[in-house]
Amino acid sequence: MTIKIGVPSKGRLMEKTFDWFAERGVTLSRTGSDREYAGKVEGIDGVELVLLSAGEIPRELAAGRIHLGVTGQDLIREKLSQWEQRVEELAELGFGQADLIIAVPQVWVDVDTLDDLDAVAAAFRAKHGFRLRIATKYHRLVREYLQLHGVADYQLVDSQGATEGTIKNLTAEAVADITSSGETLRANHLKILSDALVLRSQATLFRARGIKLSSEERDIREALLRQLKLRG
Ligand SMILES: Nc1ncnc2c1ncn2[C@@H]1O[C@H](COP(=O)(O)OP(=O)(O)OP(=O)(O)O)[C@@H](O)[C@H]1O
Ligand SMILES: O=P(O)(O)OC[C@H]1O[C@H](OP(=O)(O)OP(=O)(O)O)[C@H](O)[C@@H]1O
Repeated sequence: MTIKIGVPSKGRLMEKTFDWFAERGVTLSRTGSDREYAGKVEGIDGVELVLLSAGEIPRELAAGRIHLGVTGQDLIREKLSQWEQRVEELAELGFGQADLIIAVPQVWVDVDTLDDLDAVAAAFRAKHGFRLRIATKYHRLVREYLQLHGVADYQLVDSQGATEGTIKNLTAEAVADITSSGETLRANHLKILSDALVLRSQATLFRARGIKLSSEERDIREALLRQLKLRG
């Protein structure tokens, strides 16, 4: 009987997650070679480490294949419909901060707000015969946000990486992506619309809801959460 915890398998998110757990007496580590995705947990019994892509952790939690998982709030909200029914946020971890924003070219001097974008979008369609394109991998979150703010005359185009480059490449007129330092936006001559902060995100520890656990598994999970100081 084990409790499975899913953690990003590489990069800053993995390292900072390992540090966060280590500060609370639970040692997570990768085992084997640099390229082997195997891990171990020390400092508590019955907990198994599963190394996964950050983007897959929401689905694995929702499917109950992992019981706890660390990933960005943006990925949970984007990938899981009605996410609050499927996972619970246990703790924001204080790293991996990123803002999901909508940005347009700096040379669009008259466009600073979503209302401006809406006006430009209508004119764009009249002129070009197709809708203004917004490149993103956050389809659900961007669609919901624009609907809420009354912007309708656009289309989303999928971009799974290097999204800020799509404008230069003429595959989109605007982007919706995460930004942290703002350097990628600046380097690509883009500006954030003043009222287009879609979501503030950071790395967070989540618990899968609605999974049947044995009493032994429940005890292990509660012991882990006590060790992490998330339970009294
Ligand atoms: N520049 C950044 N600064 C801080 N956090 C970031 C940054 N870029 C991405 N993140 C956050 O890190 C998390 C993982 O992002 P992303 O899916 O891009 O990671 P990845 O390493 O490319 O993962 P994958 O293995 O799924 O490709 C997201 O929650 C995102 O908000
Ligand atoms: O504001 P900044 O500090 O410049 O960070 C923002 C960049 O970081 C992320 O990209 P990532 O490096 O994950 O690569 P990606 O383009 O493949 O998503 C994001 O998609 C932005 O491009």
